[in-house]
Amino acid sequence: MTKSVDPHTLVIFGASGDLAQRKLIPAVFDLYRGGYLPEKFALLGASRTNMTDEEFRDKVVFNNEHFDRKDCTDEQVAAYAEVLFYQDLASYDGEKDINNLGKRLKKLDKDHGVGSNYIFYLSTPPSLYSTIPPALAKAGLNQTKDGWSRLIVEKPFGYDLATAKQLNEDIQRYFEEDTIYRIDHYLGKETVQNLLVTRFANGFFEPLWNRNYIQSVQITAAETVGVGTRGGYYDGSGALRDMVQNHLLQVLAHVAMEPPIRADAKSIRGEKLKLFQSLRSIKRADVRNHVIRAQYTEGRTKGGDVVSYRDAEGVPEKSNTETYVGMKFFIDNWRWAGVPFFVRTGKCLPLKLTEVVITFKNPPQAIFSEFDNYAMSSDNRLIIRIQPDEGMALEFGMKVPGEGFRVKNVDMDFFYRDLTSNDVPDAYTRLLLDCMKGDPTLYARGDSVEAAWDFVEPILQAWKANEVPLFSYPAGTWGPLQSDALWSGVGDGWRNPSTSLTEKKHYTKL
Ligand SMILES: NC(=O)C1=CN([C@@H]2O[C@H](COP(=O)(O)OP(=O)(O)OC[C@H]3O[C@@H](n4cnc5c(N)ncnc54)[C@H](OP(=O)(O)O)[C@@H]3O)[C@@H](O)[C@H]2O)C=CC1
Ligand SMILES: O=C1O[C@H](COP(=O)(O)O)[C@@H](O)[C@H](O)[C@H]1O
Repeated sequence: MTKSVDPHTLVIFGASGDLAQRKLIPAVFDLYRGGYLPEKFALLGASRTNMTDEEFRDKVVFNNEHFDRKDCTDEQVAAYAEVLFYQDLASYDGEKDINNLGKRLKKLDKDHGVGSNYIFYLSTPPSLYSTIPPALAKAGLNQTKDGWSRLIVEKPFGYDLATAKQLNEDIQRYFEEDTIYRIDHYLGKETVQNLLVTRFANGFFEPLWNRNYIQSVQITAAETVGVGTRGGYYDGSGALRDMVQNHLLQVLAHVAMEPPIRADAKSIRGEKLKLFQSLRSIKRADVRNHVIRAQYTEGRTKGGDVVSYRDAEGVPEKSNTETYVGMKFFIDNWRWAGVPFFVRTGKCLPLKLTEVVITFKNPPQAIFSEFDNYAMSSDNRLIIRIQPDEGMALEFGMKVPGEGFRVKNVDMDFFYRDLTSNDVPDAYTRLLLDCMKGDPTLYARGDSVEAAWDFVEPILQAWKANEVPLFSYPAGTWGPLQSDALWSGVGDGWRNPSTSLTEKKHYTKL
């Protein structure tokens, strides 16, 4: 049964910024026109830029190029704008400012009957994630007498293990864990959620989903874009922090966790924590053999010519920040003992795609191998395409009609678009709705975030101390050749696919 949404006010700190304009305000509009918002609802933008309510509405609705008006009337857009308000602040944590915000919330209740339930969305620079919650608490807005208060925290959640722990501590002092919503937009992707349905709503995957039948698992998140104008932010982060510690470990958890006893927040998040705790820590001395880091040099991608990372806007000339990570690791539990997991992500690769590839073990005896064109022996794969071209393909060998027993690999595929004619909701739309309903299932829990940081910590330390080389790769290629060597002795290789899920596959065979 789906929960309903109480009347409430959504407060967006940093409302004058890029994220609010590009993602948040349009996502709330999707909820509005989909009929998901309660009748009594207000969105209050808050930031230091001086704006009236009308100016805010002009900026984020009427003059917002990211606002999708497809299939909606001007009346709908205008009616949505009416529930948007704006409060300017001299600072985000000043007592006077937050008290004024509190007064404004009371006035919104008085004028529009929205009650005293609040969602506070931290869409500011991360340096403010620790300072806004105590300011809210001082004004009594973290726990209201006759309502609820929830806090959404944007990424990045910490910079390393120590800062993530500190941030948890800073926030949990003022908000109960079950009211803290750490956003990871990959969890809002339908196809990431579908990993759970694929595994746990079907009987036939589960018996095969373990070390007895699976030879390796690989997860790729490839991007064609470089850092663009985000060099200033990205250079302080790098691919490991930006993509692996959060998004890709969350995808991994959906692929590898044990079946939860129920599809609720406690059960699912509990299993994820266990999975993160089972990741075999990569010792600092082993980092060079398990993790490849690299940076793109100039080249050509789908978007045209690309300057090298070090020449990108906002990037220091001698930057050692990685734009590519490829890694191999193990999960120490009964299900996965001995199965290698491979994860890679990179900017300026040939394609934009995220996918999971499960490679199954060979049959115990290759009785058809004497016939010509016998399929490669490791050709049983399940390819789960997270984006784009969302869907799945199962590869297996079939007999070619005619004499003898010639085996050819074929695909059986499913495309997510065949499931429904409805547009797949944007990740932010789904995640915001869940928070409004008070359901944190698709948000990261504090202990899991720390466990994920714990796993990447030795890698960060080895890199910081320059104990391992930083390789390079030309923009528009599948990353450094050294990354292929991670597969040595495993038998498969990185799948470097074409855009279509079912087009001819490419593996970097060793
Ligand atoms: N943009 C994106 O696509 C994504 C962003 N995020 C995260 O979301 C958060 C917001 O991102 P985004 O909107 O891009 O960021 P912005 O840089 O656009 O900042 C948001 C707002 O914060 C205020 N601000 C900026 N710098 C400072 C400062 N030094 N001190 C105080 N206030 C400041 C500004 O408002 P004002 O000056 O009016 O107060 C600004 O409009 C960030 O933490 C980012 O990491 C996460 C995923 C994607
Ligand atoms: O969080 C981030 O994700 C995007 C990639 O997200 P996707 O939904 O387009 O796959 C990445 O480009 C960005 O660097 C990172 O901060």
